[in-house]
Amino acid sequence: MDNPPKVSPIRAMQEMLLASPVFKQAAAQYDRAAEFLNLKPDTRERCKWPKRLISVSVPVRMDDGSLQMFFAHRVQHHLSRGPVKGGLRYHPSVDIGEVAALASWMTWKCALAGLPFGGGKGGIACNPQAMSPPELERLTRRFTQEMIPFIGPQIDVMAPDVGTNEQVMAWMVDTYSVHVGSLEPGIVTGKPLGLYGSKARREATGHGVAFLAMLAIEKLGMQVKDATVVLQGFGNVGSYAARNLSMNGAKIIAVGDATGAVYNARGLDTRQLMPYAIEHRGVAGFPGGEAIPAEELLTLECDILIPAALERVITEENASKLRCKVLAEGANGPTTTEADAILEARDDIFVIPDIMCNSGGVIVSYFEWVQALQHMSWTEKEVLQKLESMLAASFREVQTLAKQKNLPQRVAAMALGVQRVAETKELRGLYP
Ligand SMILES: NC(=O)C1=CN([C@@H]2O[C@H](COP(=O)(O)OP(=O)(O)OC[C@H]3O[C@@H](n4cnc5c(N)ncnc54)[C@H](O)[C@@H]3O)[C@@H](O)[C@H]2O)C=CC1
Ligand SMILES: O=C(O)CCC(=O)C(=O)O
Repeated sequence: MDNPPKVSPIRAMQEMLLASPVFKQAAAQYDRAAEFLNLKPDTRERCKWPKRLISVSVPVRMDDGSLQMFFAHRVQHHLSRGPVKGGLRYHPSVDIGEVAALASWMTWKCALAGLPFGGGKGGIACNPQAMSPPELERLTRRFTQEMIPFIGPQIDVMAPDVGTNEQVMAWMVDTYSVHVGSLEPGIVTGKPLGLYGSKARREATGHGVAFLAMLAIEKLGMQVKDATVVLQGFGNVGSYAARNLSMNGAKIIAVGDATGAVYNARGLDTRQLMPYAIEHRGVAGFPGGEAIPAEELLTLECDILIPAALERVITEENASKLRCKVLAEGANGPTTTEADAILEARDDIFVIPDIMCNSGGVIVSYFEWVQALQHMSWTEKEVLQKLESMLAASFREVQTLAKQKNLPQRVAAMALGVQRVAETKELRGLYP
């Protein structure tokens, strides 16, 4: 009999995750913050790795009668500070390493914002664009059933991410509520308003990206009314960030998505582009601008560049060619480790790191969860005022630490998040 390999199951899991470029990137960011904080070795190891990796196969009857298997993951990075919180992604490239990276970013994001949550993320490898609404409903309901042993309003609360939306959340509420026997709106956030969603959750992430980008522009001594903006990604995050910046006087000169990219030096009209992108499932062909090659988008000259699509788009190849003053990371993980080093050396771009820049979504998810638990409804004004004051507080804290310790913005933001999680774990005795 062959000798079994002498690799512990934990080590095998760690190696599997580190084989993912996205997880490796997240781990490198964590290591840098942990190094700066000089965390004790036990604490450092304890905070780095996910608590639970849950993978399930999800059988779905397709409209043509065939049975298709989908592979789904939910990674619960940690639960020490409260229920796991984080979105659910439907995209063909989803894999466990990506989901684990996104889960760890949720952990630091929630802690940086001071939310009483742990971090998690889910994903199903599928192409929602190619599926009918009944197929998506069957996929969502079966996935939710498979997750029932692992979720609950005090255990794990999902929300929309790439490829999912309020309708997907509504199906999840219904499936979970039928299981427990009573309506449980606290099981997810990002729900429709008619099912006890929160006012302003739909626009919260984009609103937060725009709000922080404006703070950064002011910090650089510029005015938003003179600013030009380029966005990659025009879904939930990108479209509302563009709309908000444009309402504040900025000029949206180019927008790209999975279908193509459009440019207009005089400014794209977001009031027309938003309905166009919904109707045509993308921005390609928008008559209010001219088509440009998608690969030119990120290196266009502009004041604010907003990646709001997928990870790892600012790379070693294009980082030195960026021509923006502010890089507002709407997407999670848009900048690779190599690109980060280039941006740090350049020192002429103000980076608003993802875990702060896109935290408006999870902050309003927290408000939505609180409203659901209390059977209360806040006004849009209340939600936005509280959101902006929390974002402004994060911005100030990150600036202060970055200045005091001469740290890049990302390291400062990560350090604040990691420190809070490490402190909670040490207070609880490192075992939770
Ligand atoms: N929805 C939310 O509340 C939050 C989302 N995020 C992050 O923001 C990013 C975008 O999420 P959503 O707007 O919710 O997703 P979405 O599904 O609404 O939109 C995604 C956008 O990315 C574009 N896209 C996809 N592949 C692309 C490619 N290869 N090149 C260019 N564009 C591409 C799509 O065409 C679409 O415009 C993700 O990184 C997500 O994790 C972060 C915080 C909260
Ligand atoms: O609103 C939430 O709970 C999570 C949003 C999310 O997935 C993210 O911030 O990346």
